[in-house]
Amino acid sequence: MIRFEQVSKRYPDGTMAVDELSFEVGEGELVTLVGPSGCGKTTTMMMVNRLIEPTAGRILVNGENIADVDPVRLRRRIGYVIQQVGLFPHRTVLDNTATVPALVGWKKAKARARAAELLDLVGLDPKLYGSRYPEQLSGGQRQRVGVARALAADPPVLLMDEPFGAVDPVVREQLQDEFLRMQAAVRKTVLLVTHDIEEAVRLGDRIAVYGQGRIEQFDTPGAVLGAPATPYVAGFVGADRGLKRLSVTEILPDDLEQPTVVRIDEPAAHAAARLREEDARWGVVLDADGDLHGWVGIDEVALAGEGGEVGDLAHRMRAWVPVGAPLKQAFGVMLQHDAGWVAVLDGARFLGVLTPAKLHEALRRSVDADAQGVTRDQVEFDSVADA
Ligand SMILES: Nc1ncnc2c1ncn2[C@@H]1O[C@H](COP(=O)(O)OP(=O)(O)OP(=O)(O)O)[C@@H](O)[C@H]1O
Repeated sequence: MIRFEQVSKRYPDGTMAVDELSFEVGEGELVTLVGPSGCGKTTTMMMVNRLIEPTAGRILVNGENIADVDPVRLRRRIGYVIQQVGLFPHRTVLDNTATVPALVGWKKAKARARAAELLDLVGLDPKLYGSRYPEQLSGGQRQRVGVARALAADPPVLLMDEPFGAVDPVVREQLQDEFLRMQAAVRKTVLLVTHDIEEAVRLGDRIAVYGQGRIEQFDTPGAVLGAPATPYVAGFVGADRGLKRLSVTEILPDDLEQPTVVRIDEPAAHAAARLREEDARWGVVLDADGDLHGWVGIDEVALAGEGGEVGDLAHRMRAWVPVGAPLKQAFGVMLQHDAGWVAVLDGARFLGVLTPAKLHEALRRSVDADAQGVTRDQVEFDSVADA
């Protein structure tokens, strides 16, 4: 969808900002460009919408050499989100969002209807926020309007330059999550610039790690973290790449432990006997469909006496995550609830629990998988135990 062929940019003062760059971003793919300040990320991005012209090589968008496309026409097909958002202060949020459709000649009502739809998509209620002015929004909300505006004319390509840079870390994570959800629905071809490796890893289908003016490694987040191509990349991703990997490693059903399960309508005495038999201090309480109801401790069922039922004694399970969530989320939930494990659910259905030991094992397996160039379920279990 976006293809760089030996593209260079030398500024008039002689600075070689980008040096013979070749890479490709597939349709619907999100590629993050990451690297230290001044390495040429923004220059790369701005050549795609011809805000900067390359001095050598060519760039194709959808098979077309963009040097042959009128820049104004080109930019209508390419959404652009920048850190300073650049909203018009004297226009409402709705009109700001409708800017591009209005520019390309949509009728006002249609442009506004589209704008309302997009505000909704980025998590802003158009009824509540549409009539506000930018200064009446928080930084994070302004950033969302910036994203909505970039999407308004439904461009197939989106360029984002440090889009979440101006907000605090908590809001940033929220915006990243929302953006990923949105991207899963709209599947734009996205080039996103960031200097934050954590963000690059979290958002990118693939990451281009920049050195001075060139790409040092172009690969999936797992591969960049697991097998840095050069010492430079290793240094850039940092010594704590195991930690970073937590945010890109998904929980799989195979990672889970199966604790003792008791049924919601099971007599308490019966459940107590079984927990004792299996030497378990607690059991997971499920209903007849296998959906999670909660958990119960052995002492509680043991003391319940005749006629007591598990369902009456169960506690709500607060520590749970959906299957497929990153290990980091499971770890966060464990800490938040001061729990020794988290339940993993598929919808409401209980799949098993993730314990710290299992979490560590999943992490090890993901490192080994990358080192061996195989998927995680192909890694021999022994290599995990030996590690
Ligand atoms: N108009 C210009 N004239 C001369 N040199 C420039 C110009 N714009 C950028 N540069 C230089 O080109 C190099 C790459 O800049 P660029 O803005 O692309 O880097 P970046 O990776 O996006 O950095 P940052 O993360 O700080 O924005 C830098 O050395 C910069 O000083």
